[in-house]
Amino acid sequence: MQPTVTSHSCNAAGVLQGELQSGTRRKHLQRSSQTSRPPGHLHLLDQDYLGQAAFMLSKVGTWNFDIFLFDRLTNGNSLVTLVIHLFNISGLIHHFQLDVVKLHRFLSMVQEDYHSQNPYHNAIHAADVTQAMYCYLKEPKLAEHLSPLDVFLGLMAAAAHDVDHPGVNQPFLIKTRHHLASLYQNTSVLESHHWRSTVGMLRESGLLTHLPADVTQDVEQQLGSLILATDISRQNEFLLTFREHLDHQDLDLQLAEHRHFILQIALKCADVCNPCRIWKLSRQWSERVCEEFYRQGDLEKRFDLEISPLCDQQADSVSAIQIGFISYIVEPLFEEWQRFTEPSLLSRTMMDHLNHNKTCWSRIRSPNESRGRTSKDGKYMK
Ligand SMILES: Nc1ncnc2c1ncn2[C@@H]1O[C@@H]2COP(=O)(O)O[C@H]2[C@H]1O
Ligand SMILES: [Zn+2]
Repeated sequence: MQPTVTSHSCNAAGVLQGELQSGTRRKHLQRSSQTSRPPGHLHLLDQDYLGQAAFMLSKVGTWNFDIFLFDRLTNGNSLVTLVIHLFNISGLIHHFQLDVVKLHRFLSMVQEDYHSQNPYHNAIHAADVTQAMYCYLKEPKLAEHLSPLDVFLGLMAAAAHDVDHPGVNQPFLIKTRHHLASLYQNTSVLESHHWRSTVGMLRESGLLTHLPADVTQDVEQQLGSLILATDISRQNEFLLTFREHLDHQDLDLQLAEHRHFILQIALKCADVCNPCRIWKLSRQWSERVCEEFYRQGDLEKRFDLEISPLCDQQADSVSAIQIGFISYIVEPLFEEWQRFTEPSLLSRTMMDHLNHNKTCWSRIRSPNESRGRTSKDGKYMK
């Protein structure tokens, strides 16, 4: 459907270009005046916090890992701390002879370019997705086939997949004529921006300059293909291909092409896995994502634009949005992922949490509440 563009939307575009400016240029200016130590206050208890964070890292492969607690313990540096640790224990620093200072610099740039004022699309979400991705890469069905490059790409893509997200969705950028929408011709606008920003930061950090040019080029392309796969509007395309492979049992993980496809699916699972987390964590993600939707709805109201699906706080309750999201996006994807893992202990655990959380949301939801909005064919419409 073509979004309505009113004269207000042009005003909105002007205001929003400012409010939703790409963080990259703004932050690069800030960055030049900063030392390599992340901002924050020193507390007497810092050592205690870091000790607890280190203890949490010793359990980084467990599914009930509390990323919110980890972020507090690391003073808002969950993404940098987590990814350096994962690179280390996965042997990537050694294998690719990475310069740790450059790695730290690259990850700090990525972390900084997430918008901390977004309730959902912020660096904690990126850290959460990366932790989930790590768990998936360790799945017995997958782990033995993965090369160091696959693991490197999987973790990097997860860490950077939403970088500089403005906290509004693609239809909003299109209808307010945001410059990113015209730059990427209204197609995978956000994902293209996340990818190109990542490539910019990779080059600026010099992290890969010691590797042959063809390797660097391959890394940049594969990162693009992984990050672009997180475009939720391409969900059915990936799900159908995945189902077909599983039905025909023709996935051969010796083939780089098939491994890449599974990395795309794993990243997509990691991106929407929050309803599969324990209730205490899952609920927080649900509230955060809906808060972000409602903020977009409030902006749309302010500028007399049509309120996007799921963004109307008066009509779309958190519980209804969750039940719709679980039913149309998460369950179908994780059912196939469970089939792929044959099923693993982790897959079963995730499905148990998913069922439990769905039941919790159904109980919260009052009988006369409106349903989460879906299109005629049942497609989730965010
Ligand atoms: N718990 C959730 N409830 C509703 N939508 C969600 C939830 N988690 C993730 N999403 C949506 O799934 C999308 C995945 O891609 P995005 O990060 O672009 O934006 C995400 C949200 O729009
Ligand atoms: Zn995401």
